[in-house]
Amino acid sequence: MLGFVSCFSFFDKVSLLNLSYFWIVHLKNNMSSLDALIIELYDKQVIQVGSFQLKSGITSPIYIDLRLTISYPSLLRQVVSCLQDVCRSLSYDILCGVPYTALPFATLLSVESGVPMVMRRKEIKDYGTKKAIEGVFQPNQTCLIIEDLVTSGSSVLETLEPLLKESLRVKDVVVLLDREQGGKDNLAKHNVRLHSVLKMTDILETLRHSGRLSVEQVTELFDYFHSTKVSSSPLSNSIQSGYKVHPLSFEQRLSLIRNKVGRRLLEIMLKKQSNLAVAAVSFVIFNSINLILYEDVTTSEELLSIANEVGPQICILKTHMDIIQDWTESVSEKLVHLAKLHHFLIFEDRKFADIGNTVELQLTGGIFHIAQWADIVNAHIIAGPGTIQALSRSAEHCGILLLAQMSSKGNLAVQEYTQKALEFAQQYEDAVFGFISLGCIGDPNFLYFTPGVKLEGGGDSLGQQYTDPKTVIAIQGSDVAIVGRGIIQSSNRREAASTYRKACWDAYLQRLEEYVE
Ligand SMILES: O=c1ccn([C@@H]2O[C@H](COP(=O)(O)O)[C@@H](O)[C@H]2O)c(=O)[nH]1
Repeated sequence: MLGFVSCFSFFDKVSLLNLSYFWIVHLKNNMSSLDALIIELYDKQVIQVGSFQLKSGITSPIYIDLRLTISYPSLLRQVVSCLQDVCRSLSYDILCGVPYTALPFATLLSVESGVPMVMRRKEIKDYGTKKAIEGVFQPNQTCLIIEDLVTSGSSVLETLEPLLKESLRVKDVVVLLDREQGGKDNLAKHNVRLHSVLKMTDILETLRHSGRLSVEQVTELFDYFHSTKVSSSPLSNSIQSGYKVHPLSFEQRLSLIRNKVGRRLLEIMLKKQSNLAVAAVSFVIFNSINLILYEDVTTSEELLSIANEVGPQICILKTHMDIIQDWTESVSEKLVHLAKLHHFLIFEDRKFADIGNTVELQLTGGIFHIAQWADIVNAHIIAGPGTIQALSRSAEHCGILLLAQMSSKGNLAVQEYTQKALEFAQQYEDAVFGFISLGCIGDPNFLYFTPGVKLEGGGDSLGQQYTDPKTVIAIQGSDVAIVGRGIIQSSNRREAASTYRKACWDAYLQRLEEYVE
């Protein structure tokens, strides 16, 4: 019996040993390279649990110091190989590491993959080239940002800004660890997708499974991460809501604008030294007992006479064909003739805003046949991308502007709306070449057209708000000022147009000068 028992217990011990061996092998085989990386990071004290103050000011019960990875070459190799796995699915021409911790990661990725790298300077030298981005690159190349860790995303945005200023495109960021505290959403607002090798949730789960952290510790950490979201820094807010004046000249922008109408416009602007668009707007003057005293630009004769008067000074004539009482096809023919004569483009300010199917008919049909004579049309983004698809499909020769912001009091085209307009434009860059906006909203590959411009500022009784040309062009970074009543109501439109042309062009030159060292 004993023999049997001892024999059984011997058998039992052997089987237990076999079983635990089986499980160790099983666990080892099934432990993913990511689990192995997490455990290695924890064991090397790259991941620490305690109470720490982060760059964003918040206190965190966990601290991750990925700078330490450079002291462990095999760990560094593991990190880079995991980053490489994520990068493989993306398309890009160059790499840029966020200084400093991600610099060795980006360098090794570059060496490993043969993709060139650029480097962002944290401090711009006040001698020599004063470059913010070092390395060899071409405008319009796609740059992939590499980062070690993202909390709010503000460090990535600090690198994004100078890359965009250099006319590089940035669509993606690859990060080793996303702390899942709002960084992904903050970056998405800037049209940048965050791809992470590890998420904080993965780390906590692996550390619990491997017995490195207790269930209680992990529960507490989970609660912390779920309740703490960090908004992006003031810098990113300024990117989001402020004007992003860039240093590029109109000559330089010629190679960035994909739409041919946009490029043609730039050529006209350069040749005529004019970034002035005149809006052929109607206006009515009432007398003291509300009787119409004077009314203008409601007949085709007035419209054509304005085109002729201001034509030599402008790059664009902006029309509202639906306020002309006697519109016929011959009006559009005469308008096109004047546009050729004076070398300007015709922008029909129809502000399309319906579903694609209707927009197609509005553009090509009715009595106006806009597609036959307009060079430029514009659209609200409220109905989604179908509006843009319809416009580009039914009038390939027309360039499209999207309304990203408006000049009138209380309008709803604010932050997220503006951002969405930018995203739409970037999606349809062959057709869309610019925005109606109050200034530059960030991407030098588009042109910015600002209405509500008057030398003396002020406003009207229906909510229009005027800004002077210098503020709009030199400070807010707009490219073309749209002036309506500032010129149309003048007793000498030729002279007024000439004054505005000079003021707008000087403001553009001033903007350029501010970037010249
Ligand atoms: O946000 C916007 C969008 C369009 N406009 C148009 O621009 C002109 C401005 O005319 P002014 O006489 O200079 O006020 C006009 O055609 C508007 O329809 C805008 O003002 N604001």
